[in-house]
Amino acid sequence: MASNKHFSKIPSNLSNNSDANDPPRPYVPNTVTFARRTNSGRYVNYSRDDLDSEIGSVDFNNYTVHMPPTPDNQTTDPSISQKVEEQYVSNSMFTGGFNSTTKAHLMDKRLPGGEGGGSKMERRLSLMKSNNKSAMVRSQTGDFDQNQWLFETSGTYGYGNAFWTKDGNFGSGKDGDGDNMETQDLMNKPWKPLTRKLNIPAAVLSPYRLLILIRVVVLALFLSWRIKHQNQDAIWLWGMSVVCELWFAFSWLLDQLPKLCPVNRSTDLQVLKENNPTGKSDLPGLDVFVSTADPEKEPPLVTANTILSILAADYPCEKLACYVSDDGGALLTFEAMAEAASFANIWVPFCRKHAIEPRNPDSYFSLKRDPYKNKVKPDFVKDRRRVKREYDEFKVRINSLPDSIRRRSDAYHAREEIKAMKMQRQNRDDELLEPVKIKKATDEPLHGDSEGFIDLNDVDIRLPLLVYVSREKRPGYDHNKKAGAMNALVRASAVMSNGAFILNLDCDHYIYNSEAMREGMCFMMDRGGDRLCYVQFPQRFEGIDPSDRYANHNTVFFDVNMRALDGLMGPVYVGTGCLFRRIALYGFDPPRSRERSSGCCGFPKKFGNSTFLLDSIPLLDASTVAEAIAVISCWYEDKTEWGSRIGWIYGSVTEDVVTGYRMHNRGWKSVYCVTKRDAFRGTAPINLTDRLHQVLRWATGSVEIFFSRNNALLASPKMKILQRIAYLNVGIYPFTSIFLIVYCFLPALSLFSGQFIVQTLNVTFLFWLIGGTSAHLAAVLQGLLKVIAGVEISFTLTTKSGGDDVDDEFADLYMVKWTSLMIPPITIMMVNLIAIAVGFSRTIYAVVPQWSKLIGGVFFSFWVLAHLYPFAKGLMGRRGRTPTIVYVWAGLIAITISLLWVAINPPAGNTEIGGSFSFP
Ligand SMILES: O=c1ccn([C@@H]2O[C@H](COP(=O)(O)OP(=O)(O)O[C@H]3O[C@H](CO)[C@@H](O)[C@H](O)[C@H]3O)[C@@H](O)[C@H]2O)c(=O)[nH]1
Ligand SMILES: [Mn+2]
Repeated sequence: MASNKHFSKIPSNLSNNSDANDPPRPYVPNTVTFARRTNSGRYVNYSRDDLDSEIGSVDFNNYTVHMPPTPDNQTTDPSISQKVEEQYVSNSMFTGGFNSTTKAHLMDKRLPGGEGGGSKMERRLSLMKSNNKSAMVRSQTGDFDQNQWLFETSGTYGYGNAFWTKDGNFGSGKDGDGDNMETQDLMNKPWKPLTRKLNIPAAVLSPYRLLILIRVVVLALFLSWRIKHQNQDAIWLWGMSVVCELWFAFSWLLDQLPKLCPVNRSTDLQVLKENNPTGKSDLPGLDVFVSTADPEKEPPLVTANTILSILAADYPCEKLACYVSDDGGALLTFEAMAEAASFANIWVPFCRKHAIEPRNPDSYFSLKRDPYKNKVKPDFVKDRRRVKREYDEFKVRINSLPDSIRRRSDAYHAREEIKAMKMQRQNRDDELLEPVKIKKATDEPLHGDSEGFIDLNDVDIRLPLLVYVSREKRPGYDHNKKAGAMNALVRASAVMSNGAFILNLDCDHYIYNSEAMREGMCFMMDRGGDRLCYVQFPQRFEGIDPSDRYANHNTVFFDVNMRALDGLMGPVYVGTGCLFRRIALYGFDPPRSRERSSGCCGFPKKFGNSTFLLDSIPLLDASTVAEAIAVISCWYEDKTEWGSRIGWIYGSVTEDVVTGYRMHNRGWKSVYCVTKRDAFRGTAPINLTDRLHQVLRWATGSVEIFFSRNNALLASPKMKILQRIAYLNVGIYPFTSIFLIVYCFLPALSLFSGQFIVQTLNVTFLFWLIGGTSAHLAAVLQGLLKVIAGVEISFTLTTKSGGDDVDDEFADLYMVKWTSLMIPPITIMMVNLIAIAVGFSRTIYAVVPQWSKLIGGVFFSFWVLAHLYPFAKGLMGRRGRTPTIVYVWAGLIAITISLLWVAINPPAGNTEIGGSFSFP
């Protein structure tokens, strides 16, 4: 059942099966409030105060769990009603100002007009008042002012698209009340670009292109030679090999062509700061999405560290929201997130106070370099020591979660059975829900005090919003893997914080450079940046073996291919470390695009029926948690365009490539942002099996794309030709495997059949080879000798044919007279033969050390002799004396050298099995 799916990684005794009509009750420490929203919209609270005895030491902050009724209200089905549809966690600290004993309620904070409504809400409401409704009307005709999307507040956001109105002039954006002064100031300043495109210098690029050209020409010549010179004796062998070679050439071309115009880019964070004179909330809203799916394969400690790095990032905290998607629906992950939220209270101010990098505690505390470098505040040592200890305790708490969850569950079970008897008429109601006085979150920094844990007098202690989301999954509904999870987050975040931008990270990819988000924003906010659908950052990895045996770094891809695509329409989306523009995910066309899509009608049909969600699209309406819950239910997407046109696109296990492709196909551009200090870092599979499975999944995804409507051959005219080729290559590369397999078997096939892929080697070619390695080489040497040492070059008189042999006028043809010019070609031949023989004997020795003594010796003597025979024959002349003596000698020399070679270099690892090596 679905419930098993949700709790698949949690011991089964965790789900309370004793009371079928009660909603599920996850077990969390005492200060946590559980609530269920009834059908009438009321909240029923479950206080777990009585469960705290054994975990009294755990200092949880308040958070609230909302468990909605099952979406289709099938509450009579016990198996479904036991399921936790989704859980929301909002740590009260995130909006700042709650004290730790307050029982706060997420709904209370977020409902319009609710006591202590968050600052964001108020802003949005005031915005709604000051904005005319026409914006919304415009949006529903599919043609709205995209600039409105960017900003929730009336603040100023610098130059670039933030200020470009439709006429291309500076404007104060929307409701320019009160901020016109700053806008005016900015307008008077000269325009400074936020980003720069650095073209690769011609000195590098021209030879690079020339090389490609040369290779194309050589390739064409080679292929035409191969096609013209068929092996009539074995057409099948020739045919197979030529087809393979043609495919290799084709796939090489697909790979090369998009690389013709690589670019580099840089950003100017200083300009971004200058453009934000108030220096606080002047960046657009940003929602960070983190996906996790399985607490066993993706340890909650890793995810928790990622979350901490996000919460501590250098971005205005009232503009930042972090959404965790838990596709495993695991209580373990859920509680680990709650622990992380709690630890963030210490960690985030510490990072801000001392400018810590990286802001992932695990990475920070295991840094090899000197932690005191550039640290000037006198209390750094003390603070660091304290935070380190706190972190260690945090880690232990996370590690003990599986156990403590189990214990709490058992205790709960016992208690619940007793209670069930006497509490039939129980009606725990709204008493616990009375709104509490909460200090309002503000736009102003909230400074800490010096009394607490560390001195936070000058440090902003507010934290960004953190939301835990576990979407509903149910048999019969395709959950569409990561893409489905991301789309649930797109909707949930739309009704909660509705950031104009979305940063997507896998749970193991943390923020390594706390300014990374700002770097990305530079591109989005620069002039013309409104045509960017996303900014992709390179994936960088930690913990890979130094030799990178399985190419986990994907260096060529991330440092060559992606930079090259950046010179076309932009890099592909690679699934993590990508900053999206929300409206691009909504399937809109880029601004100023000529053909508008006919997307004017049927908004609800595309986006689903949530009016809150629809209203959030023009960014002008309020949001509620209840709505967020509705939009992540499994049926929400039925008969909508989620996954087909909107959001992450379904239908491929590499949802990333398809999602990016669709945007490029609409004419959006993307940008590759390589920061000096890595923006994000993640982990990669280092064992061969996991790596192969990963490569397999990517290749499968490509094949899925190839056989779908997302095949680049069917791309729209808006896609540039080279970009199209790049996407075609992404879809086609796995097919090379077929040709590779065939080609790898060709040597064996030719040995079995005694045929070769070509009939003969051209005589001209052979003479060219002999001449090239003998006479020409000697000529170079002689010439050099003359120039350097003044050695005169002698004139060797060419022998004139006497033609005295009446029987055979070509008798001379076969006559080989010894000359030192033959030394190089003969050496080449000998060395190659010996190398083959040695290699062969070493292989045999490695496999069957005992037998090889005999077999190896005999076999390779013959091997060498067989190859020497034609040579010896040629050397002695066709009608010369018997060459026996020559090849006996040559054979003996070869064997002696081989023996010496093997004796000096016994094959590794076999010395014990084979003993000392000696031929019979
Ligand atoms: O049903 C699912 C399956 C996966 N995920 C998440 O998707 C991410 C990527 O999965 P992972 O197993 O780590 O795949 P990788 O091969 O390491 O990831 C790369 O390739 C994937 C496409 O195959 C992209 O989705 C990733 O973003 C990209 O980093 C992880 O955060 C998972 O938690 C879900 O949320 N739900
Ligand atoms: Mn991964």
